[in-house]
Amino acid sequence: MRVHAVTVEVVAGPDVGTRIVVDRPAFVVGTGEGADLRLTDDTVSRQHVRLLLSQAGIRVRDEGSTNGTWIHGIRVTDVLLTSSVTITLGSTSLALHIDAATLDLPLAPSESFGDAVGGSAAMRHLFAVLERAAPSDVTVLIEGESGTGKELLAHGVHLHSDRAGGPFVAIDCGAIPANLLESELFGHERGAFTGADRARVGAFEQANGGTLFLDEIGELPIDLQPKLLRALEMRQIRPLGGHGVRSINVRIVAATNRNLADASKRQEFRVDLYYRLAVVRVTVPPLRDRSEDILPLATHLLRRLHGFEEATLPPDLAAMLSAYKWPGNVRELRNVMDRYAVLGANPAALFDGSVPTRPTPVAEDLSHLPYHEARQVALDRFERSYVPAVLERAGNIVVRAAELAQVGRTSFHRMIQRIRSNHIGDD
Ligand SMILES: Nc1ncnc2c1ncn2[C@@H]1O[C@H](COP(=O)(O)OP(=O)(O)OP(=O)(O)O)[C@@H](O)[C@H]1O
Repeated sequence: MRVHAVTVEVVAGPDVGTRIVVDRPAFVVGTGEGADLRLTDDTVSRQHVRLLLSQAGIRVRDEGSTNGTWIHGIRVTDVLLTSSVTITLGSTSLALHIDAATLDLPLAPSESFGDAVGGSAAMRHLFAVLERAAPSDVTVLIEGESGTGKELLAHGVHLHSDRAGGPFVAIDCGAIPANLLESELFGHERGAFTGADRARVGAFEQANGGTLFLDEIGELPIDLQPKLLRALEMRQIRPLGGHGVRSINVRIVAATNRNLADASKRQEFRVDLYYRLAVVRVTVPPLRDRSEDILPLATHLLRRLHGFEEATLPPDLAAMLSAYKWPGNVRELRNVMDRYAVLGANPAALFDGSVPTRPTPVAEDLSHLPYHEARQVALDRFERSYVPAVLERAGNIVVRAAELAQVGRTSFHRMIQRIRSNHIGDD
């Protein structure tokens, strides 16, 4: 994908002079270990603001920071910038230079990876990184909120590797009681502990020749961490109650919804194990950061889960899906589509959280506003219901939707961008 190159320059604050090129679709600025631009200003939050590159410009999204993100004295939560501007976070000011030159972000040509689908730039960038990492045996760490598809992506890594013919074994380190986890992972000999009346093969051995997916790795008890590190480094395990070691040939993919780098700084997670796991580290963006994926994913889930090959989304449901914030990410979207397939279209009954705002009718009284403002509000509302409905009618293909609406593709894209930035700031 060709996007305008964006350079961030610290022009005020303790890190003044620092300059960095934004080289990925999603770029975090903050003081936390995981930030792509790490500042030392203690009035800046750990994950303060997210910069999202797109062909339309750069989107600046405050990540719920304590002191806010400001542009020309106005606090902003989510804006799309199309020209260079200075933003202020705490006592730091950052000049965002949108260069005339363009940058080629590596994007996978495909809009899927294994069973995971996603046409947004952020997902295709992620697919490109995983495609490159998959054929080697390197350990991959997948970070991301719950329900973003980490396990599906881990399975995709397995499918894209030479181990695809071998087993894929998943262990949820957060769901197994700490006293049983060691035996789950490494196995035990008969009589290893009270109740161990027969030997048990652990996940490492079950995954031999294949991939072991360690979910919620951040929950791994601290006393088990050196044992895992040893297994990764020596490629050997020692079952509980056993005397000898056993060789293993396993590729590890781990996932976490915590920031492991920060946890290791707080000494809740061993630093050496973190580096051993994060040879390749990727972060899956939450669904709210890739709203262009919502409708294609919803259609995909509906078709795949329920075998409705031709299923399409009714316009009012499509509008609600687009307007919702998806705290539970793709898992929640899947639940909604499950319910829709069973209950039919009563959109208000489908959602887990609060019912998303229906697009307000254009006819609502706006007479308290000056004419130009009222006209803009009415137009925004109209586009919010019109654009998803046309998109839906066009099977979510933008070129076709633009034809139906009888406007240029660029104008239609602009409308989509507009409703997206409006939706996010709308709570
Ligand atoms: N990109 C995607 N394409 C298709 N389905 C997806 C995608 N992402 C997630 N899903 C579906 O959403 C559900 C949740 O995904 P998954 O279990 O992989 O998330 P997770 O990040 O591992 O969650 P947790 O952190 O809670 O373990 C699954 O049903 C999965 O199939």
